[in-house]
Amino acid sequence: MTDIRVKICGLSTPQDVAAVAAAGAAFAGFVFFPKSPRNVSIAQAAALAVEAPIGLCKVALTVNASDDDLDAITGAVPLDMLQLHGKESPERVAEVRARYGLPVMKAVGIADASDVPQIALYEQVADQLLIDAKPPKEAELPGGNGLSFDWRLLAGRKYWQKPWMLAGGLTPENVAEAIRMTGARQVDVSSGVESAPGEKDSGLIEAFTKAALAARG
Ligand SMILES: O=C(O)c1ccccc1N[C@@H]1O[C@H](COP(=O)(O)O)[C@@H](O)[C@H]1O
Repeated sequence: MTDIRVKICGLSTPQDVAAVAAAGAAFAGFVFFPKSPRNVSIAQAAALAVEAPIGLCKVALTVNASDDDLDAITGAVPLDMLQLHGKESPERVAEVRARYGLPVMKAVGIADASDVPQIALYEQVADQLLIDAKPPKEAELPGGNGLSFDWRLLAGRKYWQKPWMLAGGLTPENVAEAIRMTGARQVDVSSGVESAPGEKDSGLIEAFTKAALAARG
């Protein structure tokens, strides 16, 4: 049985990064999307990433970012992974991967069974897959909405060719059940470890990570 790996997304203070590392999470996510309450500037993310403990995988989340945006982010922030959370095509994912030489995690939104085949479109081009709830049509954000999808849609589908991460509406209370139902070995959370939009809570980060690491799929 492989260990569960946890990603905490939307960090914006040194205290957030310290809480994530102390809890034993594997990934720390920084959001570069101005509409998000978790948006960080490049300078802010650079300062956080430079001080992050060795071994913590530092992930930049972007949404339909241009080369200019990615050039600026990757040029200033020491990163270990790029998370593409918009409508990037498989061709764009391959292009980003080749241009920046960083592993790329592509998010795919799921609302119902008809969305599940989308995941396979990215198997060949991404290093990781992130399976999230599809945002409602009127949503401002393409993720980070605290919404989950029907986890039964993933039951028995552990075998994509790339590592995958489950996201969407996870909380300290439901993450063990989500892992059990889907067989996920990696989980990602943002809203579920906040006391208010954009404000991470170190107690919830610890509780979430503890519940995930103790869970068995
Ligand atoms: O967190 C955000 O603000 C965000 C903004 C734009 C795209 C994605 C975002 N977050 C990602 O969304 C999922 C689920 O988040 P939640 O736990 O339901 O709040 C997760 O992968 C975040 O990385």
